[in-house]
Amino acid sequence: MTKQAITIKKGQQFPLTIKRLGINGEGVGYFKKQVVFVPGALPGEEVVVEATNIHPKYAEAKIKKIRKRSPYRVTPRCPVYEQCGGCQLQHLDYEAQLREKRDIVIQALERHCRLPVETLSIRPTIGMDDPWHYRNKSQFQVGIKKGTVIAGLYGLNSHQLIDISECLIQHPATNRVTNIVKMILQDLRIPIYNERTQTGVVRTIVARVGFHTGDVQLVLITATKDIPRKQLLVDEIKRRLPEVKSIVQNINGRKTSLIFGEETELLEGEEYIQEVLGDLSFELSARAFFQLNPVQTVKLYDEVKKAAALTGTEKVVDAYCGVGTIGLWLAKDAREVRGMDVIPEAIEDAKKNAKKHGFANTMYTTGKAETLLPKWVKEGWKPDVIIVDPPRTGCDRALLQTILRVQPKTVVYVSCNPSSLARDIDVLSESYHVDYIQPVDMFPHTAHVESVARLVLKIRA
Ligand SMILES: C[S@@+](CC[C@H](N)C(=O)[O-])C[C@H]1O[C@@H](n2cnc3c(N)ncnc32)[C@H](O)[C@@H]1O
Repeated sequence: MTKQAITIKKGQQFPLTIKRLGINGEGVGYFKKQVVFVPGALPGEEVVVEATNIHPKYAEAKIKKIRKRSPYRVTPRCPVYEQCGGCQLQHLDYEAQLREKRDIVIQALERHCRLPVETLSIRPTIGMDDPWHYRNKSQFQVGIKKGTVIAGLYGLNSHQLIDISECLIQHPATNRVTNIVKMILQDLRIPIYNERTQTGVVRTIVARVGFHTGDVQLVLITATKDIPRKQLLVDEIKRRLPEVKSIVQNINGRKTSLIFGEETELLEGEEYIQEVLGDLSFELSARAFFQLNPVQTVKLYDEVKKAAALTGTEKVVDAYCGVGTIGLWLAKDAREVRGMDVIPEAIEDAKKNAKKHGFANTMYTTGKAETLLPKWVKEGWKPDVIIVDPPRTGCDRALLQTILRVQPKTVVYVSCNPSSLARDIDVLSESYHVDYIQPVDMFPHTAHVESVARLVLKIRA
């Protein structure tokens, strides 16, 4: 980024050549050496823009005119793409999205890691054969527009609810369930929550489908425990949506952007729905975290398996394990797998999943990775391979220092944020050689990039 003060003024119009995509999928260009972010602009395009927001180190601008179009610009398929904040790259051809996502990883390494990027092997992004309808879960806010119940996402940079009846990245089952529940809420005149006045009942419709089983779980998030005409509502959902195997109410009475509240009640059917990944099946409860794109999750986990290159003799750590899916994917090729996560419910699910599949060589513990790994090492248990899959902020510094001290032969770093991946690789490169980085597209048409980095211990002379 530029070091000079921004002299661009709000409302100023100027021409710009777009050099690359930023981490949020916006076009990035330079006007008199000042960085300008332009949502919707693509690399190689020449545009005329108008500055909309001025920040200390950069400006934001909107497109007024495209003078030279990218050959990879396509017409977005979704009718509400321009208003909805859910996707950022539908206007870019899918193969070009995959190339740009690899480039986002390269840029992050250039910015946050001291290793010369040209010496690193950054592989082409693994994409989807059919990059639509891949999400297994939708979380649509509910509102009222001109007397009609609507459900969808808040608009880009606004708090206006966009009604979405067919989200093209959602599995059709979640769209169908949301649309019919909207109609039922309307027919039965169930009060809809109003955020401004903090009155009404139903806030959010959450629908999750097991891709393999077709079973759907519906969670109605409500502001109050009481739902008027609750039994009628449940009966109507059962009658009109036989695929819904689990109907759950979650109560969230607080004024918060968090979707789920603490209290959950089963209204009808099963507590869990089933999902299958490869040879493993999982029971998903309403609040359990589960990867959102099951098709790509199998490819991601297979990449982790390749990178770990287990021979059956290794002690493996699955750090930030969630419900234990990665560790279970590797367990039959390992001597022992130990996983940890800070969420106790996730660890309970991980234990249940391990038991169900008969993996006696696994151990799951609630706690912080940066606390548990040093504890295990102190007790004499030293891992040969460590998998980390941290949140967007990356690994805690103390965990990286423990890895550098303990020196497992391989570190497999699964990352949902190229910037924190690059920063952490910079630290680990003191003792580790970066064998390769494999980007995987978990969220087509959005700017998210997932990567698997394989790091191997340097041989000391
Ligand atoms: C990206 S998710 C990984 C989920 C899992 N590996 C999977 O593939 O489904 C990150 C996980 O890290 C957990 N977490 C966050 N901070 C942690 C910490 N300091 N130590 C251990 N786990 C942590 C979160 O609860 C979350 O489950």
